Amino acid sequence: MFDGKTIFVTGGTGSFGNSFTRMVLTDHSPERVVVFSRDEKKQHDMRLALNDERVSFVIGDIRDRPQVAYAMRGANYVFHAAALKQVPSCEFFPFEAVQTNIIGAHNVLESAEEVGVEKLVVLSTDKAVYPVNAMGQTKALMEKLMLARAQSHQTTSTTFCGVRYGNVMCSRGSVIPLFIDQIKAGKPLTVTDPKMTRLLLPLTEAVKLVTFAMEHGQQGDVLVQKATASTVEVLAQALLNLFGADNEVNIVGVRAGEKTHEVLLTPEEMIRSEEYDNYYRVPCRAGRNYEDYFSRGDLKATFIKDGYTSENATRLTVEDTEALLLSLPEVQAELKDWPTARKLKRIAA
Ligand SMILES: O=c1ccn([C@@H]2O[C@H](COP(=O)(O)OP(=O)(O)O[C@H]3O[C@H](CO)[C@H](O)[C@H](O)[C@H]3O)[C@@H](O)[C@H]2O)c(=O)[nH]1
Repeated sequence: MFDGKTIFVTGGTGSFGNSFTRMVLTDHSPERVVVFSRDEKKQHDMRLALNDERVSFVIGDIRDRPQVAYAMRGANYVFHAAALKQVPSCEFFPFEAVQTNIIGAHNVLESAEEVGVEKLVVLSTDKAVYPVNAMGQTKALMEKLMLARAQSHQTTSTTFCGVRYGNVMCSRGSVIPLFIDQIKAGKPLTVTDPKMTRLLLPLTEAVKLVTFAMEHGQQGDVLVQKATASTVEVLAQALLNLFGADNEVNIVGVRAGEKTHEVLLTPEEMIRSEEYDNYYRVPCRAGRNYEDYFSRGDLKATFIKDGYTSENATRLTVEDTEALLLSLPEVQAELKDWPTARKLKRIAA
């Protein structure tokens, strides 16, 4: 579906944008990929690394509505990945999160409609479900903006949909690179709560989910990929095993703004969802029906108690987690010259 098309990616220099752009250029023949982001250094580095004339780099901030609309002219498909996504910075500067994650998203959605984009996918997170921090709360409102626009589809020719996913493994500043640094420095591993769970997704799987949403998502859909979960204890043990290390483990306790388990779908969303092999599709409520909010209910919703969470998703054992970690190029690179690396030899063999 991307052949001959112009694709516009907000936050295009981030981990998702980078990986997605590479995939599109390798597996498809787009007319143009527009990478829209704020940081000229990251754009410079990405331009040199890709060295591909089909990619255009546009400096801009999604808070700047005229610049977004200007840059988006001619785009067929939009992927909205730009966001403030660090929990602490959003807690300390919540209005910055409002401006980027809510007002910025509004600018992107409105511009897409205005310039006649065919389809737009917004990227959300499990932290937007029952959100406890400003990052999740602003992402939840971003989802609502997408849904409200989709519900007014009598007046729009653009299809709006979204995805939610859990923790992207090895993303910048996340726990896997942190534990690896601690192992390599011979320091204790700082485990928050050993029983805390997270849904772990390799970046390649996140790219697949977003691509699937662009291909199959219907007006107002939220698409969620089935994922496996691990406790922090299991993750730490798997990394220690892979590195053949015996660092101490310090339990430091739950950090501010975090939950013990994450929720990808609420029970109420589960009851309305359609299940596929690898995905759940949550369709949006058609139109603006006040009855759905005042007088018309869904009896089935009374019978379902559980959503889809990192607590009840398929749980990885230490061995499963080792295998998943070993599939990641970032982990392979870290293990390559590590003297006591245990399992890499098995891979090489
Ligand atoms: O030193 C640490 C750091 C983290 N963890 C645990 O490891 C899991 C994953 O932690 P990450 O920091 O990798 O991921 P989070 O789920 O906390 O959220 C991360 O991903 C988010 C995007 O979804 C935001 O970017 C956020 O700022 C970022 O911390 C959590 O259970 C956390 O408690 C530890 O045990 N020890």
